Amino acid sequence: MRLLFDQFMKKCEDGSWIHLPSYEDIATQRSQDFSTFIHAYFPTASEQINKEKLSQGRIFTRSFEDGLGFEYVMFYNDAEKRIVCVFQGGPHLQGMPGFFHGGAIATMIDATVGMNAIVSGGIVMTANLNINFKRPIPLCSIVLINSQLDKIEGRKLLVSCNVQSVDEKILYTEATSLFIKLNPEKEFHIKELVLNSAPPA
Ligand SMILES: CCCCCCCCCCCCCCCC(=O)SCCNC(=O)CCNC(=O)[C@H](O)C(C)(C)COP(=O)(O)OP(=O)(O)OC[C@H]1O[C@@H](n2cnc3c(N)ncnc32)[C@H](O)[C@@H]1OP(=O)(O)O
Repeated sequence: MRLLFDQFMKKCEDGSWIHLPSYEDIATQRSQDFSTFIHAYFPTASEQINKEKLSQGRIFTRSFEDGLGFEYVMFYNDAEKRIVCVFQGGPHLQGMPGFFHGGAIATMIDATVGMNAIVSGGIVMTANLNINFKRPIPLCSIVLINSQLDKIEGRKLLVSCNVQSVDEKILYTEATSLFIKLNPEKEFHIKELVLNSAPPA
């Protein structure tokens, strides 16, 4: 994992790739704008949120103890509109004995294609996610999630992805997704997102 991280960090040196900040490092004000906008878009649903519990809210993929759940880092290539996520799931993501749970794989796919859609289109939500599980992924193995923005049609962003072994010899999973932009007039530019974020701890 460390080796792959270093290889991608090297690619970041000429500016072609960007190391995306983790959700926790995204500036608080930015996250606040994001959630204020979402709540305004869904006023009825927003009223039903238990406000006491809201303060305990944590992004799902960052809610496990270190090493047990979702360990990942994402890199974005703006020219190619793609994200590579280096992912090593922990033992608490088990489904069939010795393999990752399909829901855990779907979660990481959604997080990766979702981030690709956010950096390309601003505030979006997943409207559709189609996944073909082609091979089971051994528990605790490291995989690459390769995501690509295919098309923008008005408010719709189409993003596809695959999950491969690090040597790219095994294709584990393929997916296509549709995201709907909630704020067509406002964009979150990736440089703004990164520059306004606190440096990683
Ligand atoms: C900058 C700071 C960042 C800080 C923060 C970072 C956060 C870092 C998070 C990481 C990333 C996580 C990524 C997880 C992302 C989720 O997990 S989101 C959670 C799961 N998704 C949901 O709960 C969404 C539920 N669905 C909905 O709320 C609504 O259906 C939607 C998606 C908002 C769309 O509703 P709407 O805005 O009213 O749009 P609507 O007019 O219905 O549709 C617009 C168009 O899309 C089409 N469409 C809509 N749905 C579909 C569909 N399913 N199939 C085909 N076409 C469709 C419509 O037909 C329409 O087409 P046109 O008529 O315009 O041609």
